[in-house]
Order: sequence, then structure tokens, then C-alpha cells
Amino acid sequence: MLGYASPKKVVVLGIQGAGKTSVVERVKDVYGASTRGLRPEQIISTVGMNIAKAPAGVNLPVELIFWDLGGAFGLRGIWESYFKDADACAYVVDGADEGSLEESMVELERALRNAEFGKAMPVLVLSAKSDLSGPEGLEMVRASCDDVFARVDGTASKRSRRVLAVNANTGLGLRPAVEWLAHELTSSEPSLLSSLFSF
Ligand SMILES: Nc1nc2c(ncn2[C@@H]2O[C@H](COP(=O)(O)OP(=O)(O)OP(=O)(O)O)[C@@H](O)[C@H]2O)c(=O)[nH]1
Ligand SMILES: [Mg+2]
Repeated sequence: MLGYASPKKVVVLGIQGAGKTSVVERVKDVYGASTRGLRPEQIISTVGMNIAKAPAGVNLPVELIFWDLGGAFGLRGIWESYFKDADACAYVVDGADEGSLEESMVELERALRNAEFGKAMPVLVLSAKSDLSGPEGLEMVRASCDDVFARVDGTASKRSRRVLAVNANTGLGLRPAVEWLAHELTSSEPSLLSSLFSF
């Protein structure tokens, strides 16, 4: 079919307070969706699901739909019901809180090992709160995630993954992260150009 690929669904996971909703609210601002994102002081801990769309456009080859779920301990059991229909995962980690890193990695590993979580599903890890942590936060998150992915996926992994820093209050770092995901999700699909000549 001619045109953009069909929308891709991104399940947004991470423990409570990591910064998931803040990231998703900035997606609404940055990608000009019809509703503006909530300001940081308006955001409360998520219980249901918060949805944001980043329409296809310049630098975004496909529309992305983000499913932001609650990360409180008692809500994490809901995560797995979204794995089967998700095309990608954005895993948000508080890069400024070394104390929560272990719990965060336990939950990342649990998700990756879930039978419904696609073995080749791309994973974008966002090290949030880059304004509070500096580059050490990103390095800490990257090193921990490398261990988890190596343990779960092994060396023959087909999964693409990336760990990037973001300030979820201002949106700094968000565009390269979202665009990486969009390109990963379309790189194996026929391009617009090739669809023009496929008759
Ligand atoms: N300074 C700073 N604060 C942030 C950043 N991202 C999130 N926060 C703050 O961290 C707190 C928790 O952010 P949320 O976005 O609600 O976290 P969450 O992961 O959605 O949490 P749950 O919904 O409880 O799972 C809020 O007070 C945010 O303002 C960031 O990049 N920088
Ligand atoms: Mg939330």
C-alpha cells in the first residue's frame, strides 16, 4: 500500500516515579498532538493508562502510539497484558536515583523474560532526569542494562536496543530517542520509495 506504514504501538514501562508519564506528556508537546502535555506539577502517579500519539511526519517515518502504564508495585502485573500487541518497548529508568536502580533492573529483566514479550522487540531505555544526574547517570543505567540484556538475550540476540538520556521535564533528548524507535520499527518494512515501484 502506498503511504506511511500503519501506526506502531510502544508500551512504556518502568517502576513508579521513574518519569514515564513525564516523558509521554513531553511527546504530546514535541510532536504537536492536538492536546498539550501536562506540566510537571500537574502529573500524578499513573493508575490506568495514559496514551500519547506522535504522528508520522518529518524525521518520523511512522506514527507512534505510546501506552504509559502505572509503575507502582501492585500495578506491574498489568504490564504483560500489553506485551503481545506492542511493537516496541520504552523502558524508563530514574538516572538520578542509584537507590532505585536494582529494583528497576529486576523489573526490566522480568519483562524481557516474559513469554509474551517479543524476543526481537526493540527496546529503548530512557535514562530520565538527566538534569539531576549528569552524564554519570546515563553511564550507570547503560552499564546495568547491558548486564541485563546480555543475561536475557545472549550474544546471538536479534533485538535492537539503545540507552539514551532524557530530561522529561523539558523534553531535552526526546527527539533522537523517539526517532530512533520509529526508524527501528520501519527499517525492515518496504520504504515509500520502493512501494512506488512495486507494481
Ligand atoms: N528534574 C526532573 N524531574 C523529573 C524528570 N522526569 C520526571 N521527573 C519527576 O519525577 C516525578 C515522577 O514522574 P512521573 O512521570 O510521574 O513518573 P512515572 O514513571 O510516570 O510514575 P508512575 O506513574 O507512578 O509509575 C515527578 O515529580 C516528575 O516531575 C526529569 O527528567 N527531570
Ligand atoms: Mg505515570
